[in-house]
Amino acid sequence: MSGESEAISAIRYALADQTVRPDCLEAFAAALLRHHRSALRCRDGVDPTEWPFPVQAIPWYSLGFKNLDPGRRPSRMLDYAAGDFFLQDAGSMLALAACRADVADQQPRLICDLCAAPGGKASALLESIGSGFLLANEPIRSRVAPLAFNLARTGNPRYAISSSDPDVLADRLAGQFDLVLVDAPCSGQALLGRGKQSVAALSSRQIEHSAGRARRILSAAVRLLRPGGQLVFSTCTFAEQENESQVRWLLGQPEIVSDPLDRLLAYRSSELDCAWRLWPHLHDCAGGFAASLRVSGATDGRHETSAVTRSTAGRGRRRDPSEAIPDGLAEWYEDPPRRCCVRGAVAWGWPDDAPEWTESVAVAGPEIAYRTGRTWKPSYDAALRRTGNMRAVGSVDVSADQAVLFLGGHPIECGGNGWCVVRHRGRPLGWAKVTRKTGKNHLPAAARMDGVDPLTREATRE
Ligand SMILES: C[S@@+](CC[C@H](N)C(=O)[O-])C[C@H]1O[C@@H](n2cnc3c(N)ncnc32)[C@H](O)[C@@H]1O
Repeated sequence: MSGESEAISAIRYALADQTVRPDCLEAFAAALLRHHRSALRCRDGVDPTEWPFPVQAIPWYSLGFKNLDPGRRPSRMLDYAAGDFFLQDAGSMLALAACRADVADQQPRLICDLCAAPGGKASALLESIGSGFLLANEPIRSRVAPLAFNLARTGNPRYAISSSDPDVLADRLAGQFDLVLVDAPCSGQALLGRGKQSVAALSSRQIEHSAGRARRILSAAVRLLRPGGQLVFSTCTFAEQENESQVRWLLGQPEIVSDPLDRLLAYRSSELDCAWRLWPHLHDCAGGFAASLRVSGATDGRHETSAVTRSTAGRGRRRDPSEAIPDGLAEWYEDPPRRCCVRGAVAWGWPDDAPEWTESVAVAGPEIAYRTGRTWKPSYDAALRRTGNMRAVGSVDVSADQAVLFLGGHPIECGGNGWCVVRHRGRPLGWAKVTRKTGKNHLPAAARMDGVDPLTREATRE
């Protein structure tokens, strides 16, 4: 308890000269230390009224919902395992709103998420990509695996993962993107309530260090944008120096203009028309900051040729004959990708119209096969395709009880023969290899869930 009051004093001291109003400091500090439960960000087309708990819509993001039943843990639900929704703080959805990731039917966009791991926002961008393409960049290699897992969960192959310093990426892909998201590494003050940050996040040293790093990332982001392209900058911290100051600095550059968005008017940051804030004591979430700017020139996203088409000199690219493409692709997939890339023990497959530079920057992508010894097997990622090409040839739809068993990593009784995607109510869960009515489980360890209750449709992650 005394630790908490010390933390509250530290917060009041550190942020008193920032943008927190003096009469709100007390309430802000207390709310900042509270653990705010994750919200549900649902896949477009999923009906949240079908969930077995009451929900409340999140006002700033149309695909975001709060679970109003504290006794329910959505992360235990079969629907979660089946990819119907993603769990993240509602504060993160501010940046997604600025990116219009909940808007269907937009022009195809070439998007770069420059600081992408673990992929909370990148997966939302990918779910909304339509016929566009996402480059998710994460310079820290050890963070690429969780990013890859979260992007695979979307079932959409229109992405590549790079792991480059933003400056190096900007040298290679200058002027390419319609939208660049910089969800900057920051002092992370909004994470205090989750115990993921200490009060060191409030120190001026930490704030200055983070602000300097973010400024370098933002400079690279500007170079990555095409004329007219949109830069969305977000943080999960409250320090003015890491937020509005950066926006003012960007606006001081001749080619950058502000991009006010009507939909976020209610959250406008005091003196800027293109920056928004959520507060833990006002908006029932951990809080967040987002801003939207544009590189001047051209039109706002309605350029004549779509970004993806502009950069697809590699359309229908013939494979390098030296690449050992796994046998069996045609057996597993209805319309196997023609654009394959084998690196070591994995093969990735992109749509024909992926940008020409895809293979040259990718350290990971939509995996279609992996090798154990000399044998190639179909990848989990590819089992999760919902639409478009590369859907599995074989598939079996199973009951909730069988789905529960399958998610626990167990073999199941089912029809079919050979490699089959196991589905529950049409939603893909993973591969089973079926012989004599028994499906051998090929779910990767990271995707397994234990202790599913088929009546309540709840499960526990291992
Ligand atoms: C706030 S997190 C991003 C969270 C992510 N956008 C999400 O929604 O799941 C910031 C990320 O930036 C990465 N990062 C660290 N230094 C970086 C740099 N110099 N350039 C780009 N990204 C960096 C971190 O490793 C971290 O994964």
